Amino acid sequence: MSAAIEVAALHARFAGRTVLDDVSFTVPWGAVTGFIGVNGAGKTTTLRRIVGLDGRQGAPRAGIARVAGRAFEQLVDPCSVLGYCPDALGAAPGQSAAQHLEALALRARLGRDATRRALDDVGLTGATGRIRSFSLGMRRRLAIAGALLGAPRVLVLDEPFDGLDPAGRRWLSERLREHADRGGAVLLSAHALDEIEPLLDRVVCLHDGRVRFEGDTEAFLRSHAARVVLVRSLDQPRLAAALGAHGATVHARAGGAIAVRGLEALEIARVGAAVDVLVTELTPRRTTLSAAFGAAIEELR
Ligand SMILES: Nc1ncnc2c1ncn2[C@@H]1O[C@H](COP(=O)(O)OP(=O)(O)OP(=O)(O)O)[C@@H](O)[C@H]1O
Repeated sequence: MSAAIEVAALHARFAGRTVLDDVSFTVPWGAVTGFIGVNGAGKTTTLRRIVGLDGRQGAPRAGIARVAGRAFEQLVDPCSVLGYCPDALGAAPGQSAAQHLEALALRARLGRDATRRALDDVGLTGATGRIRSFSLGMRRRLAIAGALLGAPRVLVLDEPFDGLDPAGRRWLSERLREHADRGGAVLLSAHALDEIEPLLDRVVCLHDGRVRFEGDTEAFLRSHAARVVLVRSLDQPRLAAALGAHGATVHARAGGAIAVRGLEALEIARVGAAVDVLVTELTPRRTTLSAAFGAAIEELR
């Protein structure tokens, strides 16, 4: 079976500047894949290519993007295969949520049931006002409803957590987890990395229009983690100076602890013993996705 999404050798240029440079990756079934990168890395440009939107006129295009083995234009019933949540809603402000979704459903030859289900799914059944009066979170829910309309197997979501309140974020995480656990595929871009880390099975990291990492989230954390150990001792200044002389980076933390980067816990204990300082606490801190991402970007600079 082909992968849920295959992207191969995508290139894009805007105004003489390369925005995507040989972008290739795959998104498997049954998993949530995070598409991460700094502002302007090229995430939206890539996602739009996957979903067959090349609205940004004049951009020379090259490469292949396939969903469930086919280019978007060749999908027989695209809405049942692929759902897309854009970063901005792009709805007529005078319409209601139901009218907006009905127009999408009509284009996709879906019945009114699909609209009702999608509104219910995202918790907007009671939202009868016009879209212009919607909060940011309601707009985001409506954009997500558009992606869910045809009950597709592949979801491509551009910053879907943006604007959602904590309950909405929890709901979306659970909804996406269920989708992947039922065998579907999710590709989503996001910036609040630590919040979504538990949801992400895989990570594709894009920087300056190039894929710099593709693989399991755990592997990303391992390979880009600058490990930190929280340390207490009976003589912190003396220990800090000795650790510094052994190449570690040391930062003072609230409560008298020091955060040490660049040495393992055992090495720190040995340095302490060598300078006659009794180390009383060594707590390795688990690396967060945002810290690993920061380290990955730092390495690329
Ligand atoms: N229509 C356009 N004309 C000119 N440049 C564009 C156009 N669309 C995108 N770009 C440029 O392409 C680069 C990548 O943009 P893109 O929106 O894909 O990044 P992104 O990773 O999604 O960023 P963000 O996290 O801020 O949403 C940016 O430098 C952007 O300015």
